[in-house]
Amino acid sequence: MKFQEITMHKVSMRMKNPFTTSFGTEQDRSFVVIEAKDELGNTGWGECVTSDSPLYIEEFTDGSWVMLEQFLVPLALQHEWEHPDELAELFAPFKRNNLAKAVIDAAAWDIYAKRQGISLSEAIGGTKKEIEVGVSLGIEDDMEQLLTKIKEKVDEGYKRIKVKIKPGKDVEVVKQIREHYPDIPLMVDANSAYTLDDIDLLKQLDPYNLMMIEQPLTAGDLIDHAELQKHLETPICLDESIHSYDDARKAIQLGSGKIINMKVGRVGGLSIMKKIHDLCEEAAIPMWCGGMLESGIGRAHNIAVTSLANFTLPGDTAASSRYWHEDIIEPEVFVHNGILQVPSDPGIGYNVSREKLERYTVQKKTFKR
Ligand SMILES: O=C(O)CCC(=O)c1ccccc1C(=O)O
Ligand SMILES: [Mg+2]
Repeated sequence: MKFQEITMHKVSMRMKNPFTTSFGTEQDRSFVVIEAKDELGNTGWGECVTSDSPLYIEEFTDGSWVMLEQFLVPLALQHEWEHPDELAELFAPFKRNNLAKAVIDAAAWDIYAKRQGISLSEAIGGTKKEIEVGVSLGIEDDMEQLLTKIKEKVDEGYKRIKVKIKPGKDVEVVKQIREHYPDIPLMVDANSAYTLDDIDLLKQLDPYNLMMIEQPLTAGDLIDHAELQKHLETPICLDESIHSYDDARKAIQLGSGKIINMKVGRVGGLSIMKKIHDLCEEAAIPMWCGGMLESGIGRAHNIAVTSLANFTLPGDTAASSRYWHEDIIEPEVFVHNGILQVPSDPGIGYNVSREKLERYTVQKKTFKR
């Protein structure tokens, strides 16, 4: 099969609320959506999960536009492929740029599934028909505000609550949450805000029965995390440290953490995701699917990913309405009591609303074979 045509849409959407992490606050999201057509007229979709600034990862929206426009899209258009795995190999000579690589891989997998008349979940080897999801809550200035949001999400039935932390907003925040909610499945995400100098501080989280602490130390680090894990009872979950199969392999070997947050963009696509999934399953490392404040297109891919067997913990794929006044897919992603149905329609299983996509598109470029 081959790509006959690829259109890059730069989409700009404002979230209902600002989202604050240890690295900054975000409300306006611009990102590249890829619409790819094969020679039979099937359409595949992908969302490049960058932010406007390179704060979570080195890639950013305008940079990924250039990476796609100058390198990845032209190369993908030249190639003929039997299986989407070939795209990861095709892109491998280019260093990193995983979020950009992953968006073409995403569209290719959508087409690959649609050509066979099967869901994306089935195409990648997913087995679950419904998945459990949690929600990720940003840092709030005001503790009452955070407790109100937690109450709302607990009442909605989300299966676990993740709270962002940073120095000065950590042990006391967790202590107060636990006073109100002694038993909810609770975890924290530090987004790389600490160092090994903070071992004693981070140990103070141990009594609070957290499911895990996500990415306490530097992005990319495996060594210091292994050292920290020796001192903590709370399991460490790696996010910004895992960019490849080899990163996952080394993290397991070193004991850098006990859980992996999978973001397909961060590892460069679904093909690589699957390899890491199988490795973790073999090594008894539980996984969950992370989020990047996606629109419905990226969210649809995350649902398919979470249907794989070793995604045993609730991820960050909350309902569309948690982020957006209106989403660009139909139907939107709905969550009932923390449970989401995995669609069985071919490909991603959601329709992209042409009208809404156009409304939020600020730049567009089409490449033909
Ligand atoms: O709700 C989501 O999509 C996940 C939110 C989240 O935690 C996050 C959002 C943007 C960048 C990084 C992260 C993260 O998981 O670290
Ligand atoms: Mg994270």
